[in-house]
This record gives sequence, C-alpha cells and structure tokens, in this order.
Amino acid sequence: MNELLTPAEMGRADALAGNAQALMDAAGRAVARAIMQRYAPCSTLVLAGPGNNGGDGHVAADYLRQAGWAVTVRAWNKASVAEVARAGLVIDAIFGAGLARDVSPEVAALLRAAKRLVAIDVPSGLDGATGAVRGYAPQAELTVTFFRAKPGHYLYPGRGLCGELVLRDIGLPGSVLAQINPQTWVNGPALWHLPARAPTGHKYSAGDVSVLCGNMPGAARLACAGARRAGAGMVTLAADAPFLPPEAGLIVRAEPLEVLLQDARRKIWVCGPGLGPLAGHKLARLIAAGRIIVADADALTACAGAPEKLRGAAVITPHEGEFSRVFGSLRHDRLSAARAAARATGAVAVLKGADTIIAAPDGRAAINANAPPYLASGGTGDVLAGIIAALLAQEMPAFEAACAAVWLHGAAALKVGPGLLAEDIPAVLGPLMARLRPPFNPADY
Ligand SMILES: NC(=O)C1=CN([C@@H]2O[C@H](COP(=O)(O)OP(=O)(O)OC[C@H]3O[C@@H](n4cnc5c(N)ncnc54)[C@H](O)[C@@H]3O)[C@@H](O)[C@H]2O)[C@H](O)CC1
Ligand SMILES: [K+]
Repeated sequence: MNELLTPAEMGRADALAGNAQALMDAAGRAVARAIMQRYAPCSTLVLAGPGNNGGDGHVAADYLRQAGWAVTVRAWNKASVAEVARAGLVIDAIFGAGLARDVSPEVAALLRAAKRLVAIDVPSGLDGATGAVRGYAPQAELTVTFFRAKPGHYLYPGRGLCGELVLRDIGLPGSVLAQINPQTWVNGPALWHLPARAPTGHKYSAGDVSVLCGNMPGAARLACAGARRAGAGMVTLAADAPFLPPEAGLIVRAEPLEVLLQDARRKIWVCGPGLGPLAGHKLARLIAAGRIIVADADALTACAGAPEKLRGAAVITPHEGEFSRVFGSLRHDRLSAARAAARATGAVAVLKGADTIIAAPDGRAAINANAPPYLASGGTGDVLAGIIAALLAQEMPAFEAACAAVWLHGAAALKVGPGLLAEDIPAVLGPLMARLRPPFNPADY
C-alpha cells in the first residue's frame, strides 16, 4: 500500500480495471462516509468540475442527501463567491487527476471563499505528480483519495494543503499494479530490511566507516556518532591535524589520507561535514581510490556547477541550497529533479527537507514522511550522513541504506521530541533499529 501513483499512472489503473461507473460510485460513497464520520450535518455545497472529479462530487452529494444532509451541487463555472462563503462545508470536486493547466483567478476566488473545505482526490489546483500548486489551491481540512496516494499528497506544498489525508479502497484490484510497475513509494520499513547481526561477527565485519574531519570537527564527530550508533563496528575520524580524542571508542587518526587509504578495510567514507576547502580534493581522491562514499555538505559545495565531479559517490545528501549549487535551481518538481540528479551522478540522491526525497539512478524514488519539524536544526544532516554510511558498511544496497537511514533519523527525532539537538539522535537509534532487525535467537546457534 505504500506505492504512490502519479495521476497518469492512476488513469492507467482506472483503464485497466474498467467499470468506471462502479469506481466513481465507490469513490463518491467513500467521500460521503469520510465526511459523515468527521462532521455534523450542515449546509453543504459541492463545487463540481467538468470531469470525473466532479462526478465523484455528484455521487458524494447523493449519499449525503440520503443521510439527511442539506446539499447543493453547483457547476464550478456557475457558482458564486457569496454562496461558497455561506456554505457550512464546501466539497471541492472541481479538478482532480485531470488538472491540465493553472486554475483561473475566478476558480481561485471561489475556492478561497470556502470557510471549511473537503477535497476530493486533491485540493483543486494541486498537481498530484509534484505537490506543486498550479495557480491556486485551497487549504483543505480533509482530502479523500482513492486506491493509492499520489506523490503530491506527500510533497510540499501539497502535503500541507491536503489537511488530513484519507486513502480509501474503491474496488480497484491491487493486481493492476504489476502492469503499472510504480517507481515511487512513501518511505517506510516495508521498503527495506535492516541486515541481521551475525552472532560471530567482529568489529570489521560489522562495518568500517571513516569520516573525514576538517576545520569544523564537530560536524564530523556528529557523523561518527550517527555511524557508531547505527551499527558500524569500527568508526575512524580521519583528522589531518591531531587533536584530543573527543570520546572514548572513537578512533582518531592523523595520518594523511593517502596513508589511511592503504588499508583496504577502510571501504566506506563520509566526505563533507565540516571538511572545509579541501573537500573537493579529498572527494576526488576517495573516488579515484574506488571507495564507497557518502558525499555531503562541503563535498557538495565543492562540486558547484559540476555534478560530474560526484560520479563515483554512492550517496549524495544535498539540502535544497546545496542541490541548487550543484544541479541548478530547483523549480516546482523536486521529485523529478532528484531523479535527474541521481541519473546524472550515478549516486543515490537524498534531497533533504521536510519531505526528503531519496532517488536512485534507476528511477526508483521514495518520499519520506516521518520527519518532525524540530529536526530542522544544525548538525542533524551530519548525523544522517553517518547513519547512511553505517548501513552501507553493513552491506545494504545504496538506495535501501539511504531510505532506511532517512526513516530511522525521522523516527529517532520523533522519539527525542521537541528541543532536539543533533547529538540526541544517535542515542535513541539502537532500540529503534533493534525492533526492525531480524530477531536474534540464541537457540539458532
Ligand atoms: N481510480 C480513481 O482514482 C478514480 C478516480 N476518479 C476521479 O476521477 C478524477 C479524474 O478525472 P478526470 O476526468 O480525468 O479529471 P478531472 O475531473 O480532474 O478534470 C478534467 C477536466 O478538467 C479540465 N481542466 C483541467 N485543468 C483545468 C483548469 N485549470 N481549468 C479549467 N479546466 C481544466 C480538463 O480539460 C478536463 O475537462 C480523479 O481525480 C478522481 O476524483 C473516478 O471517479 C473513480 C476512479
Ligand atoms: K478536487
């Protein structure tokens, strides 16, 4: 159920299933039910558009009337702002998956006048494929969608405009998905498996992670903390200049990178957090040495306007600013931009934000939905880079490692709660991961 379908894919699912009338009846009934479960009967106005979204609105109106509600249905191009403003509840059935261009100022004025609004499928004007607003889209209290959610329900600004999102089955068989082969998911444990810990494992077999350290050692130390708590057996802070070991258990090595690279066990590297102006040079060196690299922060900035310099990295973790510096400014479609970045670099691209997108070079993409707003604080990205590296070191494939790390990072932040500091995240990773790993049963050994 965690697949996301673009409006075009949803249209194909409809066509494959046939029986459009039954689907519309189920859709309209689902809308009416969701409304009756949440609202007391009130004067309700359905704004019905020219397509099937409008059809769903007519059906919902019929079911609500049968339940004794006072419902008026108005064609979208016949309604007045005054009657919209008078309605106790407005059901927005103007445009859904068929949105083809920006909504007109007249339609925007109607939608803006609604006091309380329930959207069918999407708030009209919201692009279900991208989460972008085309012209205008209203703030819904509730959005009822069908069969599978759409990327636009999970990508901002769309995610914020939907209000409560309710997903309802309308009788479309899941088997149609085999023909559609969707490539977008909501991120969650169904997408990946944390590897089991081998009972006979040693610190190197549990994964070796090295973190380059530059002029802001705190950032690199946070990455180390993330990697250590996410299960890497051996974590090395590769500092050019010696400084006091920051915490017991963290190995600090002051040899030049060339010397450290002579040890073939140092396979996984985090390159970028707090690394400073040498980041570009060190990234190139790691790539030339064939290492598995998580490129973050200063390593990304060092590739401004030159995404080809990231070829050879396993995972890149830009926030919007870094992304724009490397790949050019982000417009409305962040999902496509993340996919294009992954294709261009051959790396899994983690476009960080409230709706972090994880995109693989082969076209797969996941949208993360569990990150609380207080995760937006300094140093949390450094911890994330370390968690990704630790999961790579435990031999998870890059896309799964990045998805799992992003999800664990969000879940850990939720667990810590408001007031979170970056350094709080690693401490709660252990119990979270223990619940998701295959159970360790001593009787098996
Ligand atoms: N399986 C399902 O999910 C089902 C979904 N249903 C509903 O059907 C709609 C999609 O219906 P469709 O007819 O393809 O599109 P719309 O109703 O969104 O409208 C298309 C209609 O609107 C015109 N148009 C598009 N954009 C604009 C604009 N900005 N201004 C003016 N006119 C515009 C376009 O030219 C078309 O004429 C889906 O969202 C669900 O609600 C089924 O009922 C059940 C199965
Ligand atoms: K709508």
